Amino acid sequence: MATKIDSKESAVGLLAAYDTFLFDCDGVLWLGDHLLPHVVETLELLRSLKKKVIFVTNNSTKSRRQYTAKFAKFGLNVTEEEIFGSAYASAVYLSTIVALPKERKVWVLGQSGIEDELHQLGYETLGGSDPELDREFNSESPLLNVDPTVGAVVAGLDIKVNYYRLAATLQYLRDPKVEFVATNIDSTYPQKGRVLPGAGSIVESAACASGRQPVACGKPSQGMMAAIKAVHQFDPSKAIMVGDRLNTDMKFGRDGGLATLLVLTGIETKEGLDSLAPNLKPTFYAEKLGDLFLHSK
Ligand SMILES: O=C(O)[C@H](O)[C@H](O)COP(=O)(O)O
Ligand SMILES: [Mg+2]
Repeated sequence: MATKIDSKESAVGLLAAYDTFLFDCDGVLWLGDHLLPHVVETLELLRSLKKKVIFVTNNSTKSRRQYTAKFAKFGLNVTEEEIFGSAYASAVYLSTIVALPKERKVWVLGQSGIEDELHQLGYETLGGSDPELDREFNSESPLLNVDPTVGAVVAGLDIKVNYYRLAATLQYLRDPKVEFVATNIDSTYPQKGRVLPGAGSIVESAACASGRQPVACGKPSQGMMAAIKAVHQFDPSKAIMVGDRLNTDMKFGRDGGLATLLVLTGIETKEGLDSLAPNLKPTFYAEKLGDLFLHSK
């Protein structure tokens, strides 16, 4: 049974049991540009208790560098080393696991976060935020001609997704020698008062058209966990993953041997939590992250 964080005893007990806190972002810290209640106080409390805090987001629209600016806008002092995004994980996967030579270009179906992380690792990108792809579709356009130096496709969340972007992505994926990488698999993501199509919904379109399945680099991939552990040493038995989604955040924490805290400010509901098999239940749950601060006083 998941323990609810709704009393001083439960909040103080959780704070005492873990020294490393991994946080999902969308649906836990914020909903788009809306910071969730008491997030600042909760993070300040953890810092004052000398806990290690790490932010692990599947949202690939921003690079780690761009996320530091978003955190700062909310008054949160977070360093690039504390942030792990799926755009970063995808760029690291191409560079270290695939060992894609830096002379090969990468076609991006996604936003500037992916482009920025790839550029920082020395890759030239095509597609992505190129405004030429916002034009009215024309099947005879040279925009659909493939550049033979492209060695990989990286697909993620793209709020400007359109037929041109999907059609051009397909031209690259028709070549089986071109790697197919997805930043993450989230079917949806939460915004204030709405649930919107996530990266997984866009990736699935490219997968369906090409008949190929990508390697997905964000949560729950343990490749993402390895990337975090390469920078931050921590004992998994004293670490907890906080998230709003079961098949990404909670699975990521569970598979990594961490405790898990599900918050109900994003994708999952109490009804969904109640219907889970015992082995899939999180260790803890809370109405919101801020309850950890509110009940610890
Ligand atoms: O890519 C997506 O579908 C969304 O950005 C998703 O919300 C991931 O963000 P996270 O909850 O991991 O911060
Ligand atoms: Mg989330």
